[in-house]
Formats: sequence, C-alpha cells, structure tokens
Amino acid sequence: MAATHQPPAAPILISFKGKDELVDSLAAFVAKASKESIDKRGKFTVAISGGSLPKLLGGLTKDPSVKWNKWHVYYVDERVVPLDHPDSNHKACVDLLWSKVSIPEDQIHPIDDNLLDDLEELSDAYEKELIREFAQKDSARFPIFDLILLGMGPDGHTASLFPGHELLSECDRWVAYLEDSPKPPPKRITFTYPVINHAARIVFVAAGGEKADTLKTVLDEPEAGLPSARVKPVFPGQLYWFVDDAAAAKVEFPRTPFKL
Ligand SMILES: O=C1O[C@H](COP(=O)(O)O)[C@@H](O)[C@H](O)[C@H]1O
Repeated sequence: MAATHQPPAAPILISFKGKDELVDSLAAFVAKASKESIDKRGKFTVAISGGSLPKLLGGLTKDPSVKWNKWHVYYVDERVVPLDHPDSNHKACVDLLWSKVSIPEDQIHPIDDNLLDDLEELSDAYEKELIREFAQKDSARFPIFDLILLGMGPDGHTASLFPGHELLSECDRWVAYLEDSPKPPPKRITFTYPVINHAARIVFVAAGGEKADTLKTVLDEPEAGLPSARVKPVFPGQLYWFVDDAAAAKVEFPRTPFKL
C-alpha cells in the first residue's frame, strides 16, 4: 500500500446505544479486518492499547471464525513494569483476551522485561521487534499495521502521548520512552505518531460519559491539538471512532451508521 500526498480521510464516527452493542460491533469489525488481511496476505498485524480497551475487545473471544493463529500482536504503548504487574497492558490483554484464545506465544510481542532498568534499551529493543516484523517486506519508512486499536484518556491522551509532552513532536523514532507520564505509572514506552498514522486502519474506542467533553473537543475542535486529535492516518489509511452514546453525547461531528 503506497502512501501518497493526499490529505487524510475524515474520521468515521460510529456511536452505539450502550456498551454491549459497542462491544459486539467492535468485535465484528475487528474480525472482518483480520479476515481481510489473512485472506490477502496470510497474516494479521495488530497493535493494541491498554486501559479500558482490552475489556471492550472481549466480544472477539466469542467469535469462532477468528483465525487467531494468524494474528501478530504488538502493544501501542506499555507501562514499564514487570509483565505480571497489575499495571501492565500486556497482563490486561493476557487476562482478558489471549488466555481465552489460541495465539502462538511467539506471535504476541510484549516488552522485554529484562530491560526495565534502561528505558532507552527497552524502547530500542521494542523498535527492533517492529523492524523484524515489517522492515524486510515493506520499503516504507514506517511499519504499516493492518489495524491499530487506540483508547483515549479523559485528558485526551492516546497511547502514552500526553497533552503538552515533547513526544508529540517525535517524528523519527518508531518507539519512544517517557519517564514523566502524568498518569501513573510514570515510566512508559509508546508508539510515535508516524507509526500510528501509517496503519491501514486506526480505531479509537471510547465509552462512558467521563469522556464526553474530551471527545467533543477532539472531534469538533481538532485545532485545539489534543493528542487524540493528532491521529491523522496517512492516505489511504482510515480512522474510525467506535464510541457509546454517553461518550458522544456532546459531539456535533456527524455519525455514520454501523455496517460491516
Ligand atoms: O494509560 C493508558 O491510557 C490510555 C487510555 O486508557 P482508558 O482506560 O481511558 O481507555 C490507553 O489507551 C493506554 O494504552 C494506556 O497505557
């Protein structure tokens, strides 16, 4: 998929009455995306966020059509803690997703928890994981994931890209680290915008009234520059917002009906 200089397509906002409908439709959407990639290229490369997202992806574990053995899973961001620590995004995904399906272990790519004392080495090592997956097959400057799944914090952060942080302008590295996350824990690694923005599909998932003001700012006032509003897929990538009506309550941005 060659990138051109066309402007990013407008986001597609899909709002569901409640969480159950959101969970079921998100599962159907991700299952379809994975089928399309597997049919075309024999594999599905996906990067997943932590926070509330793993639970909202739970519907997928009930879909018998998903070919989990073709999934190659990475983390959009990770907290620098042992992999069995309650704050670990990997642990949340293991508990809520991977322990319930059968993905070969070597196709799930957590951080190297032998490197927790050296954030530079840790983020370099994770960047190398991505290079191993993407560099040979793709001459693009950045990896092109089939799907990147994002969450949005009530402050508008996504991945571990926080409002006002210097990493918002990082455009060379694929994976960067920070030691001053305003949301605990402070040490994290994160994909940078160029990696996120080069994905074929990017899906934000946000639920709950506590995200309503922020979602309005992101979608109706993108010029305010909140981190989530800076996600702008490189053509021909497409950005979707899967939200519930509580999160979308204040948004004027037009909704699109859900269809597979
Ligand atoms: O700390 C993080 O927060 C964001 C948003 O989390 P949510 O619970 O508000 O959905 C998450 O996407 C990110 O992966 C995580 O590290």
